[in-house]
Amino acid sequence: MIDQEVSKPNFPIFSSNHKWEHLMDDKAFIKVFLADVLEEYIVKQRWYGGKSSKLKYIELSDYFRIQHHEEVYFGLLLEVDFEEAFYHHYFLPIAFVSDENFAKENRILPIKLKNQEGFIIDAMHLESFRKVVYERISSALPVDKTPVQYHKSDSFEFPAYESSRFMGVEQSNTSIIYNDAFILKFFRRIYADKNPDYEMSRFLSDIKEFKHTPPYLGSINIIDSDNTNVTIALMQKMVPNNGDAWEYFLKELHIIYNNIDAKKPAFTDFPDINIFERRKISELPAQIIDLIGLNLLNKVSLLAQRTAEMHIALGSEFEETAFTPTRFNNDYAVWLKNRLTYQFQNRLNLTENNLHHLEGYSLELAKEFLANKNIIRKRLVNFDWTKLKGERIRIHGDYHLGQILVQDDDFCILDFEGEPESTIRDRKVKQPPLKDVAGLFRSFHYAIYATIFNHQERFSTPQETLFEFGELIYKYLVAVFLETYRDITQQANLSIGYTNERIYILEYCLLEKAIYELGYELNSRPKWTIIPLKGIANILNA
Ligand SMILES: Nc1ncnc2c1ncn2[C@@H]1O[C@H](COP(=O)(O)OP(=O)(O)O)[C@@H](O)[C@H]1O
Ligand SMILES: O=P(O)(O)O[C@H]1O[C@H](CO)[C@@H](O[C@H]2O[C@H](CO)[C@@H](O)[C@H](O)[C@H]2O)[C@H](O)[C@H]1O
Repeated sequence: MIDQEVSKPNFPIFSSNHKWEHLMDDKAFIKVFLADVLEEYIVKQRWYGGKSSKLKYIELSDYFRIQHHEEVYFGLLLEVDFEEAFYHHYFLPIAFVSDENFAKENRILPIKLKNQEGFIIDAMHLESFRKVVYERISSALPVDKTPVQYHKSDSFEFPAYESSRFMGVEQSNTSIIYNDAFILKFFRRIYADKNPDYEMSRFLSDIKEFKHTPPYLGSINIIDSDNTNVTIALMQKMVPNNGDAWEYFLKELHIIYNNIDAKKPAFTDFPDINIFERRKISELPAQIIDLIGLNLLNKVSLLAQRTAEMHIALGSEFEETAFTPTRFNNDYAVWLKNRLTYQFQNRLNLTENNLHHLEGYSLELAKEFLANKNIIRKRLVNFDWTKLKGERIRIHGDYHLGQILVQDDDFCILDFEGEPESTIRDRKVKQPPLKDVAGLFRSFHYAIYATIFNHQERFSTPQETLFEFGELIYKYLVAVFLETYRDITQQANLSIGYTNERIYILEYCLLEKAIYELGYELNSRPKWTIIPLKGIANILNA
């Protein structure tokens, strides 16, 4: 179960003359708690996003009470400042327990209060806290004007509380499952704004009735001391599923590659296609259908349909300005170029500093990336918006196969929080919907190369041939996706641009995404660095 890495703190018992309800008034406690206790506690948490930086100090930005009769919990909004001159905000709800059986694994601090002794723990580990939160959301009034705003969807009647437990999956926030039917995601890293996951979930499912994302049920937003709306939790229906689309693609691609390796077909027997050409499945050459399989091709087409429907819903708003479509302009171009040149410079530095960790083909590709720096930079800054006629809309922003659940014969799209590295404002900038499409194409490419690199020792086919097949499969998956996606967006009058414009945007966004991924992999999974490096090389050589 998540968070179990956190356990017994090393701190001696802390004494306070205050009762728990008034502990936040004890300045000596706050000082020790922030400086000594939390500095040690927070860095060990799975949800702490500052692991590659140096923590300078923690401040209490704000706190609020969650109270139910005698039970009092505090929701802490913590500001973590780093030596590298930036900060993060985190949400940590705390509870006091006097019975040590309730604080076996997740103690933050042993404490002696005016009237009793016990432990401060992360309140999410306490069922009574989880129950209070459930009851607050399920009985929320339509308009809540208090600083802690609970909200519930009009279209749903909550049953009584029955149970709650941690979801226990690898994730960057903390999700609780209620009654085996609803998921409440507590955002751990929070922002001085509404979280896009909450905004998009409520907009898509409650307002636009888009069926391929989990139904929005409720949320908690805090109005902080600066009068800013800060989202701390989002509740959705738990959707039945057969795992995510990433696992599904890996499984299908492994079957394809096992067949290639066993039958050793001649690569030259397969008709080639240009990247970004569109193809109906019914028009594909028989050899390609045999190679990829009708099942996966149909799945890709359905994924294109759901993606198009999501973009149509996101592009269909004409009142709520956060969602109204807009056009390309100079402000957007300046914003984009600034952001990407900064990110690109960061990737060059990271690559240079990590060259000694790379070897073989990965090292070769990294050197090629560095040697091509002027060409890449030029491509990024040459973004020319003047010829672009399509629309910009709110998009998913971090769209990849891992964000999509497979549901028997359909898909469900999750996690609209946006790209983790971007600021909260940047995540809300309207972008061409093809940026999401490019994100997914990168994911297809990732899945193909993950299959090759993960199994290459067992394949007897030369690596060059595996790559040739990989590129061919990629181009046909892209072709099938684009055919359906273009058809459906066109029928709904969502303007994604004329053919050359679409190709221009896709090429630009693919390069942008692969550069982003290079940094993500160097920081998080260095062994995977070869995949975005190969992606960048192929994009440049296309
Ligand atoms: N509504 C849901 N129904 C079923 N499973 C879900 C739902 N929401 C999330 N999950 C599962 O939890 C995982 C993590 O959820 P996600 O929203 O991506 O969390 P995080 O933002 O913390 O990474 C997902 O990959 C999925 O497997
Ligand atoms: O944690 P998030 O889901 O917000 O996204 C981050 O982690 C992703 C990996 O889990 C990373 O995605 C990259 O790897 C995927 C395979 O694991 C691949 O399907 C994606 O195409 C690729 O971008 C994502 O970039 C990162 O933001």
